[in-house]
Formats: sequence, C-alpha cells, structure tokens
Amino acid sequence: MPPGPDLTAQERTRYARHLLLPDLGVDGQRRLRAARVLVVGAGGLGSPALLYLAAAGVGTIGVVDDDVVDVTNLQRQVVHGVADVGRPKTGSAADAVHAISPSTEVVQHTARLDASTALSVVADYDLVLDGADNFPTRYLVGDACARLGVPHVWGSVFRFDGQASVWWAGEGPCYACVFPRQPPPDAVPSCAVGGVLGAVCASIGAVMATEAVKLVTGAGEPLVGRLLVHDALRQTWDAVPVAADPGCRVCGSGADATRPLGWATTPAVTEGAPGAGGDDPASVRPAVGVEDLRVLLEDGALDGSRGLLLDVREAGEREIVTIPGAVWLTMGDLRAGAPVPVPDGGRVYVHCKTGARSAEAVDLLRARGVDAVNVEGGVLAWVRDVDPHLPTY
Ligand SMILES: Nc1ncnc2c1ncn2[C@@H]1O[C@H](COP(=O)(O)OP(=O)(O)OP(=O)(O)O)[C@@H](O)[C@H]1O
Repeated sequence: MPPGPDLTAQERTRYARHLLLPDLGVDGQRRLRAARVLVVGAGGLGSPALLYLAAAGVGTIGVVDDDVVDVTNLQRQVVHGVADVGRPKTGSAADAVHAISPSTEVVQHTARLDASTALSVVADYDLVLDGADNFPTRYLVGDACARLGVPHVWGSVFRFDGQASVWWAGEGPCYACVFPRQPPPDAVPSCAVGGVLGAVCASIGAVMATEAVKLVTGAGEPLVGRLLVHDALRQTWDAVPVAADPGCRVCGSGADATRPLGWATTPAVTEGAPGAGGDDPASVRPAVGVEDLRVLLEDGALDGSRGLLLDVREAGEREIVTIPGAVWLTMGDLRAGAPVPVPDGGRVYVHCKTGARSAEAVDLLRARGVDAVNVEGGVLAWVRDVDPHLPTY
C-alpha cells in the first residue's frame, strides 16, 4: 500500500510513539493514513478493532452492520454506550471513531452484507477485518476477499476462547482452505447462547487491529499460514500451522468464479450434508405460540400429570430467565437419550431461547414416539409477549 503525502507537524506529534517504532516510522504512519480498512460487524470484535484502527490513524474505515445497539451488547461492544441503545451500530461506531480521530473518514454500510453486495463493498478497501458472528458471513467475506486478493483478517470468540488468523489467497490459505465446510445452521453454539467474556473480545480484536497495522505498514510477519488459538482460562496462546489447499473450492482448483459468493461452502452443496434432500421435518412439526402456552400453563395443563413444558437450554441461560413450571433437560441430555418424564398419553411442549434448538428437540422426541410440540419464538417471545418485566438476553 503506497504512503500518502508527508505528515504535518501536528500528525508527527500525535503519532510520535508510532514514529519511534523502527518497523513503522513516518513511512508506516503515512501508509496508515492512506489505508482503507473495512470492518465487518461493529460488535464484540469489531469494537476494539475499530478503536485501535482509529487511534492508529487509519485514514478511511468502512463499517458494515445492519443491527441496532441492544443493551446486552454493552458488556463487550465498547464502541457503544448506554445512550446508543436503539441506534444503528454503524452510526454509534462512527461517532466513537470520530471522538478518537476526527480526521478519519468513516464509511457507514448500514445494511446486511450478502452475496449481492459483498464483492462491490470489499473491492473498495485494502483489507477486511471480519468480526462477524455467523458462518454464512465469514464464508461470504472469505470468498469475496479470495476473489479480490484482499487480506481477510479474521477472529472468532466463544466463552473464554478465541482464534485469529489472516487468510490471504495466493499468499497462504483462505478461510475455506482450513475450514472447507460451513456447519449446518445451529450446529455450533453462538455467544448468544453460550456466552463470552467481554475482555476476550478485546484480546482477539486487538490482535486483529495489530495484524491490520502490520499489513498496511509492512511491519513484521503477518499471521498468514498460522491459526492463533487463545485459551483465556489457561491464559495460553498457541499458533497452529495451517496450509493452503490446492483443491480449495474458493481459492484453489475447485473454485468457480461464476457461482454466487459463498456457494461452494454452504451446507446445501456439501455431499451428504443434512438438508441436502429428503423430507423437511419443519413442514410436519407441530407448534404453538407463547400466548397459547400461557393459557395451557394457567389451566394447569402442563403440571406433569397431563402434559409437560420442557426447557432444553443450557444452565447459564436458565440463570437469566425461565418460564415458570418448565422442566429442564439440555439438548446434550436429549441427544444422549435421557428419558423425558412425559405422562402416559401426555404431550410435551418444548422451548429454548428462540425456537431453533427446541425444533430439533421436538424432532428427536417425535422420532422416539413422544407427542412433542415446539414453542415458537422460545423464551424471548415469552418475555416480549407475555411477561415483559422478565430479563432477556
Ligand atoms: N452479514 C452481515 N452484515 C452486516 N452485519 C453483520 C453481518 N453478520 C454479522 N454482522 C454484525 O456483526 C456483529 C457481530 O457482533 P457480536 O458477535 O458481538 O454479536 P451480536 O449479534 O451483536 O450479539 P448477540 O449475538 O449476543 O446478540 C453484529 O453487530 C452483527 O449485526
């Protein structure tokens, strides 16, 4: 990336501690000011990355996010504050960047990044920091970066664990070389279900910002061909070597640029993947809404003698909020074949957080011959529609 014009006297003062770095210096600072960096997701990882990119003097920062700030974000998404709750995250993030670096141009992409937009958005930037929280977006960003030859600085967090790498087709592996198949929806628990320590987001987000600065300035060796694995409980950092796959469907001989972005890695094109064919259980799965559930509970129909309300969430989720009267068995218990105390001829109503895991539980139970029904929208719908005074998450 070429350096821009010389630094002003004010800039020399402001970035003095950078200019003292032999690997960065005036030339590196000029490159940072000329750089265009895209941050996907102004969330847990994007927040610390944005703050350090702004403080480092990156000239243009693009921010992609289609969400608004929620009160549950504030535990880790440090570009947003209490006054930002309900605001679009892009606007809140832009204000935070400008508070640190008024001269940084912030381009707000307040929309969902999808297969129709990813290439044109990414093409405007020198590199991408991917702080998305979902697999379709990671594969989409990975595919767009690989097609454009743009470095893909990636991070991921869950509970006390984090990972980071720089995927860069042509220089080393792309994301799909190392993780060739997108897991089926809901196969991997998210932070919204399993939780995450806010400071772990800061650790991994700071690694991502460091890699961005290194890539822009040419300092050091980028985290290409290495997967950084962090365990905050043991406070360990390990770098695992990873290699490009010559047959990769995204950047290798298996690539097909005529296909839509992300196509090559979606579960639907994975041989033998769930959902690749056969009956759709969703079309035959019985369900009730939370209002009907409220009536059933008030009538005493779910007291265990005629019917049952089953909560299949994890222990930590129950610590936050429960629907009164629910019996608890986790998905892990159910998958392991744990018995459900269903009364003879009775029916089991199953709920989780939003209705996705309970749908799988209903399918498992019905395969065992149990008369099971899904509670649509889960406990979040219960809080929203039945008892808004309860906590949510
Ligand atoms: N395809 C996408 N387009 C735009 N924004 C995206 C896309 N995918 C993810 N994001 C954004 O990335 C951010 C990821 O942040 P984070 O991992 O902290 O999760 P969250 O969705 O904010 O919180 P939670 O899942 O706990 O409710 C979110 O703000 C989300 O809106």
